[in-house]
Formats: sequence, structure tokens, C-alpha cells
Amino acid sequence: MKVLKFGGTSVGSVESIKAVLDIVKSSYDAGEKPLVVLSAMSGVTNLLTAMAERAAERKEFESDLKLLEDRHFDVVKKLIAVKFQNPVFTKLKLLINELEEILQGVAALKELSHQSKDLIVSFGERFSNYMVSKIMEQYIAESTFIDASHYIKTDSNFGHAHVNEELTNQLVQALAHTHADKLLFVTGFIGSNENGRVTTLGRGGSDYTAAIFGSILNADAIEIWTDVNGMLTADPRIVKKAFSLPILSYTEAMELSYFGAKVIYPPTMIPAFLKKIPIVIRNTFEPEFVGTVIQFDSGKSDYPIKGISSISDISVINLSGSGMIGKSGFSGRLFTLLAREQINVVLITQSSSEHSITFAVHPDDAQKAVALIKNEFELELEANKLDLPEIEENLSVLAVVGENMKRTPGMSGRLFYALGRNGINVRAIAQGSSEFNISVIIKKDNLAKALNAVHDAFFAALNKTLYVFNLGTGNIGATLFKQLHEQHDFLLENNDVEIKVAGMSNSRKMLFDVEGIDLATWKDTLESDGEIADLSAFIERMKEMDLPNCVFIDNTASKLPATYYEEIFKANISIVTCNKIANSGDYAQYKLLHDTARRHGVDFFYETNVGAGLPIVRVLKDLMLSGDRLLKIEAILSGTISYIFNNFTGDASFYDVVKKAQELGYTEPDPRDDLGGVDFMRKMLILARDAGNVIEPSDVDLGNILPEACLNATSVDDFYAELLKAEQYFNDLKNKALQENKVIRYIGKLENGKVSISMQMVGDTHPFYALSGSDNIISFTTERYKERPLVVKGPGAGAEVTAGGVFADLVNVGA
Ligand SMILES: NC(=O)C1=CN([C@@H]2O[C@H](COP(=O)(O)OP(=O)(O)OC[C@H]3O[C@@H](n4cnc5c(N)ncnc54)[C@H](O)[C@@H]3O)[C@@H](O)[C@H]2O)C=CC1
Ligand SMILES: N[C@@H](CC=O)C(=O)O
Ligand code: NA
Repeated sequence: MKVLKFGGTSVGSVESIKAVLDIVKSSYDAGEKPLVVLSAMSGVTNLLTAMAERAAERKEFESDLKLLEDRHFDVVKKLIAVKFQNPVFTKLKLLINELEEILQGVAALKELSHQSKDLIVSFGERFSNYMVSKIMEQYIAESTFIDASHYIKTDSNFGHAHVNEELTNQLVQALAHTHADKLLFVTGFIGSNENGRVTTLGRGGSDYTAAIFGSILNADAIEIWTDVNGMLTADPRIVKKAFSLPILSYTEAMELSYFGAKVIYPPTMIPAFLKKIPIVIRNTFEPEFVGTVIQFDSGKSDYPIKGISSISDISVINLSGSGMIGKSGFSGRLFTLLAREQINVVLITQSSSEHSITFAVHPDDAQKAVALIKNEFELELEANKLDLPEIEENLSVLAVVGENMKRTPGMSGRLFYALGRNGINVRAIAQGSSEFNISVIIKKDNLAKALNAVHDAFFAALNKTLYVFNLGTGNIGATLFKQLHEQHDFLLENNDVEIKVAGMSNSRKMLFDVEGIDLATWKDTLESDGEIADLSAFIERMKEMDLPNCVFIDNTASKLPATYYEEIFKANISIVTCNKIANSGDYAQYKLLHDTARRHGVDFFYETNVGAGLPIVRVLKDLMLSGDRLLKIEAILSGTISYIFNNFTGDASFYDVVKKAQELGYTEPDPRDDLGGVDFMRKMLILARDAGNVIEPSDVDLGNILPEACLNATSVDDFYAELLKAEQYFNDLKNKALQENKVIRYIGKLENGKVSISMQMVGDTHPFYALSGSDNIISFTTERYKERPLVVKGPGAGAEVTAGGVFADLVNVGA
């Protein structure tokens, strides 16, 4: 036998009541005879309370009475056949008249006792259960209305009555016996004291009624039908990826509910818990969904935790004082005092030095708690054994919950890593000794970001969202968007990563969208909906949006973005860049940026700074990390110049080959950076620094491939004009190489902390002789790779390979 309990929203309208009927009928048709517990129609309990209060103030309540009548009558008219309606109207009308008399009594006395209030609100459940039982009678004749106040016996604690278990047990058993062949509709929430006065069972009262009946009658399950798909991993209004939990243990459900998951109210589960009766949370509006089973054991799960819950508003009180705290009896006195005054302490932590205690309370209780403490510990405060209590406000609690945590090491590490990476400061920590729960107190402003970041961290298999803010929509930026768009589904399916571009800007326009800008149409959207670009405003907006797992990408060649990198790292945002400016300016800036990223636990990835997508920066880093010692680097790292010397053959003019390199997307936006050697110099500098050398741009011995006039050109057009004039110079070079059976190469070297770059002619025995296209080549001679160096070779420029390298860096953020 099952108990089916339906909450207020399930009996709130004609439509929802139809859904309830279907659910009960299908259970009945399946050969079960469930016991049904209904709440009052949604909003009715609040309305009754308001009416009672108005009556006590001699204010008008009749119109609300009419409203109540209409709401119930309307359901009857729509769901009961006309010929059966009259007796139902009569009975409801009688109840309404009875209610009216009571309210008039309250008005006459001008006083609303707890007892009267309980009686008044009890009408809500009596209306709804009577009415629905009568509707059901048309289909199942055995349907019977039961006023539970005759069976649930309580003390006289009106508003929050305690159940007399023994008496209730006897009465419910007897009821079940005499009504064995009936389908019972039982009022939730209400009972009566020994004098037969109606009482109510407090918060979650109808669930409690269901649990009491279920436990006494040894139900196979208690189904709580509500308007959500069971219990979720987190608050779905904040965490979009929250999902329904199939199984929870009682303990886990209690912990999750305690911190905010409002689906059930834990104390109401106790009767079921004691008898190990499963509680199933189901959705009246989606009855085919299995919902959440709350049972004795936690069951198997793919994840180390079950869920994350939170209380968004909390205040923390700090108590310190060398003379008091830690002395035996102090905590006892403190918490007894708070309990006596009904101040609910949500969380307690005590430092191991025992000189301070921090505890969290509801914000409404904070001032009262402090006043009580000042009063109770007046003498100790005067004697300076205790410092004045301090209140901290605008805080939230976030708790990760799950029985499996106990068996899985590293859980708190994962929690704090996720928080730390996202720049969320933890104000206090508490872990229950049960290890079912780790709670942290954080700033309220951080809660949404924290919940999402922690959800991603623990439900990683689910998928992680990276939020990208991208600067530069040119050659590389646009190609990256194309790749991100093409790979979106693959990444989600195979790597559980979703990348959303939440912001983009070029030098003219900028655009934002938390849901991710559609990368199929970004160009048009940026053009039509974009605001005027403003880099500083772009960074501000990115910070304000405060998204978890946030990455800033610099796909420009501009000097300006680098001036914001430090600020970006300080906002705990990782940076991926193909722009070499930041790493190749002053050494002090390089050092500052690397240190800041490290201190803030965020990533700074720039693989494409050297050799585009070729793994060079990474290889060097791994060599250094694994304790190898770099002896020498020899390299060709200008894709443009490599292309030029590989194609400046036969009749081709130098000028045309350079133009072609630019067309192919190998050059910098300003090709003088390539041909003048600056771009190569930057790359060598970055490698030298990553290898541990303190070195400035001016320390590089930079030879060049151009005649003086080209180097001095003041504009790109001017530069090309000079190139045309210098055709003879380049032809001479080419012919000289040809005569010597050699090729021209622009080669960089790092040795003993010194960087030099020079044009050389090399023969076919030289390892850099055979190159084609925009090939880069680099050989690392190290302590371990001494006899034969480690060599990386391949295309070192071009939009596809560069954007691919940026993409790879991006996916590795936080990995
Ligand atoms: N082409 C290649 O093979 C490789 C290029 N790179 C690097 O890629 C970067 C980009 O190169 P391209 O895409 O070819 O350049 P591009 O000139 O095609 O595009 C640059 C983009 O940056 C934007 N931009 C410039 N200043 C800006 C600012 N202050 N705020 C917002 N947007 C701004 C421009 O509007 C444009 O959309 C350069 O730093 C280059 O060194 C790195 C490795 C290889
Ligand atoms: N312009 C660069 C591209 C890579 O950084 C080059 O030609 O090597
Ligand atoms: Na690279």
C-alpha cells in the first residue's frame, strides 16, 4: 500500500486536480488502494491566515470568504456532473458558514488565539479533501473523506503541535481496519488535542501527515507529489545544469533540505526514516518522470557528491577573547542560550587555537543574538575576557552534500580549488564529523558564481562551460570562431566541454551575451547589435558578468590589451593569447604577469606566441619542469620569412612573394614586424625568458634581411614601395646562395642566456636546409637531449594552425 500526498499546487486548479485524479486512478487501476493526503488549494492557507488576522482587527473579511467559496465552487462546477453537485455545494456551504461564524467570533473578541488560528486554517484542508473525494467518487465509489483531526492526536502546542504517537497509532490502525475497503482522502496538516481542539502540525505539516499514516500502516512507499522533478543537484534557478537526483539517502536529503532545497521539510520524514519506508518525490505535472527516491542507503552514483545546497542570506557572528572561549562550559552556555531563545544556529566553526568561535544565523536573528550574548556574558565582557561580538552581513552558505564523500579523498580539495580559481574568498568552513557535508561561508555576491563553479567541479562528467571574452575578430579571431562553431557538438559529446563566447570585440564594436553569442551569425550580430568598442568598458563588463570558468582571449596585435592583463588575472580570469606583446616587452612586465597569474591560480597560455600551433612553448615548459637543463636553442621561427626564402626561387620577384605571404595570412597585420625581424625577436625573447633568463629586447643581437631603406619605411605602403626598389639586392642574395649550392635562412640562437638572430646561407648538410612552405623548426639541445637534439618542425604561421593553437590552449584552461 502507498501513501500519495499532493501539495497545494497539485490541487490549485481544475487542470491540476484533473492530473491528481489521473494519478490516483492509475494507481487504483493497478490494483493498489492508496491513501491520499491533500494539502489545501494553493494560496488558501495564507488567505485563511490573513482573514483571521483581519477579523481580529475588525477589518472586512467577507470578500475573501466569497473568494474562497468561488474557488471551490468553480472546481465543483467543472469537475462534478450537474446532478451530483447540489449535496456537495451544501456541505461546502455549511463549512463556509461554520468558518464565517468562527471569524465573527474572533472579530467580536478582537483577539486571535493560536487555538482559533489553527481551527481557521484547518478549513483549507477540509475543503480540498472533501471536494476532491467527491469528485473522485464519480469514478471510484469507495472514495471517502477523512478529517485527520479525529485520528492524529497531539499536545496543545497550537501552530506546531507534537504528535501523541501511541494514541495516534491506535486511532489510525482502527480507521484502517474499519475503512479497509475505502479509498481515503485524508486532510494533511491537522490534528487535535486531548479535548478535541483542532491543532496544526507546523511547517511541512501535510508531508508529516503522509509520513505518520505511511509509517503506522507500514506503507511500501510515501509519494510526495509536487511541482518539480524531484530533488535536484542544485537550485535550478541559479545553476542551469542542475539535474534531478534518482536516489538519495535520508541523511543526504536532510542535509540538502536543511540548506535550502525546499522540496521537503526534513523533520517530517522522521516517521518514514524510522521504518525505512522510501519517500518518492514526484511531479504531478510530469507524472511519467521517475522523480527522486529517498531511502535508507545512498545508492550507487556516478558522482562523488549528491548535490550542492545553499542559503543565500546569512549573518555570521564572531566571538573571540583569550579569557573565555575554549574554557569548558563556554560553548555550552552560549549555544544553550541561543537554543532557549529559539535562535537557529546554521553552522559553527571554531579555530583550533580555540580563541574564537564563528557561528552563522538567519540575518533577522543576528542583532538579537548579539544582545543576548552581551547580556549573558556581561561580566566577562567587562573583565575583557571576551571581546564584543561582531556581526558580518551579506553572506551566504554553500554546502556540498553526499555520503560518498566519506570514501573519496580530495573532496575538500576539489571544492576549494573551484572556489579559489574563481576568486571566491572563503570566510569560514565547517565539515560535519559525519563527512556528509562540507559547508563554506562566502560573500553573497559570489553565490551564483560559486554554485556554478562548484557544480562544474563535482559534476565534471556532466560538462564544463568555459565562458570566453574574445578580443580581435580579424584573421585569427574569425578563424577561431569558425573552429569553435564547428567543434561545438564534438567537444560537448566527447570532452564534456561547452564553450560559450559571452563577449567579443574588435576595434570598432563589442557585443555581449551570457547565453553565448551564436557563432554561425556573429559577424552580422556584432555589426547590427554591437555597441561602440571600448576596451576598458569591455573589461569592466567581463568582470561584472562574473561568470565561472572565465577566459579572456587576446587575438589582436595591439599593445593596449596587455595593459589590462594584470587586472584580468586579479579578477581570477585566465588569459589565452596569440598576441606576443605582453610577454616580449619589459622583463618586469613579463615577470609581473606570470607571478600574478600564478598567485591567483589562473592560467596564462600563449602557445601560439612561438611557432603558431606547433608545440614549442609547452615542450620547453615540460623540459624545464621535469628538471632538464637547456643548453642551446637554434630555430627558424618566422613563418613569413621561411615562406619567402622557400618561394623566392626562379623568376618570382621578392615583392610578389612577400605580398603572397601576407595574402596567405602568415604575416603580422604589419608585415614590417616580420621582415624587420621584430616578430622573430619577440619569439626568441619569450623562449629565453621561459627558459629562466632575465633578458630585455635590447639585449638581443638582431641581424636582418632587409636593406636600410626598407627598414626605415614609415608606412606599410612606403615599405612595399621600398621593397620594389630593392629587387636587385634580393636577387643578388638569391644568386649568391645558388652559386654556393646553399639556401638562405634566418636563424635564431639562444645560448648562455644570449639571443642572436641572423641571416645565414646553409648547405645541404645543415639540419635547417630542407624546409618548405611557412615551416618553422626548432632544436632544443639540453642535458638530456645532448647528442641528438629534440626537434619540432612544421608550419609555423597561418590562420588555421594559429587559431587551432589558441583553441587547444582554451580547452586546457583549468584542465
Ligand atoms: N598569422 C599568424 O600566423 C599568427 C598570428 N599570431 C598573432 O595573432 C594576432 C592577430 O593577428 P591577425 O588576426 O592576423 O590580425 P588582424 O589584423 O587580422 O586582426 C586583429 C583584430 O584585432 C582587433 N583589434 C585591434 N586592436 C583592438 C583593440 N584595442 N580592441 C579590440 N580589438 C582590437 C582588430 O579590430 C581586428 O579584429 C597577432 O598578435 C599575431 O601576432 C600569432 C601566431 C601566428
Ligand atoms: N607572422 C608570424 C606568425 C606567427 O607568429 C610569422 O610569420 O611567423
Ligand atoms: Na606554438
